Amino acid sequence: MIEEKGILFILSGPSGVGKGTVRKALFERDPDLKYSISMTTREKRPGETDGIDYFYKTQEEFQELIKNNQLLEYAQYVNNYYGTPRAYVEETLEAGKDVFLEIEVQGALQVKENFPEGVFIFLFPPSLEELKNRIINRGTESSELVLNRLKEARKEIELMDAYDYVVVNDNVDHAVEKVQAIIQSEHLKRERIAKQYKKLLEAEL
Ligand SMILES: Nc1nc2c(ncn2[C@@H]2O[C@H](COP(=O)(O)OP(=O)(O)O)[C@@H](O)[C@H]2O)c(=O)[nH]1
Ligand SMILES: Nc1ncnc2c1ncn2[C@@H]1O[C@H](COP(=O)(O)OP(=O)(O)O)[C@@H](O)[C@H]1O
Repeated sequence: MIEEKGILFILSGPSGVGKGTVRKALFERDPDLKYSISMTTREKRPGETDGIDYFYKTQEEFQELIKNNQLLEYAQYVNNYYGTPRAYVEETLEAGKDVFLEIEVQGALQVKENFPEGVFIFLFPPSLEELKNRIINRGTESSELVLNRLKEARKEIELMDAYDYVVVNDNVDHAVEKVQAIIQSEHLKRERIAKQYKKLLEAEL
């Protein structure tokens, strides 16, 4: 019997493209998915909750997590650290549940080294102009931080080739449907491979 592990899905894309919005809408439709809540040193925004949006850590606490190898990946992004808790991801996948990460590109590339079998999805804006409008309209960043995020966006888009899928977030419902289709087809693909493997094993006996 082949053990059925969960699939690791990684959603990245430039700040403001709509990752959080698409992820939340996806989770409303797909309650079986497990979201890995990240650790960050960034300040909590109004409306965010510790343990729901992020686990908020001090610089010292974050350095301890790195030192103790408790992070699957981490990256510095616009002067703050962000990282994925290793134990949660590994244990949840082992339990046969799919895990969903929403992280920036540097971290996603680190995950690819450890989990090449992960499914990497890049959320793309309809245009850079629209991306800028979304960051400004969200109203959570000062104009300097908006500029920093747009600079990062250009760098992130250059690394898009490393991803398995690109989804344009023109409309939230469309984007969610496309991500759901990816999840479904990855499951079918793995089921097919597992069946072929089983046949091969039986033929050898
Ligand atoms: N590498 C990495 N990036 C993360 C993690 N959690 C969040 N991020 C990314 O860090 C960036 C900044 O996140 P945030 O400050 O919440 O800003 P926002 O995405 O603009 O709302 C985004 O691209 C997130 O996807 C993580 O655990 N690891
Ligand atoms: N398809 C979309 N069309 C229009 N606005 C969107 C769309 N997706 C997200 N937004 C808006 O863009 C802003 C940034 O979205 P958010 O999910 O916070 O992005 P990210 O997590 O990638 O930084 C929010 O104000 C959100 O409501």
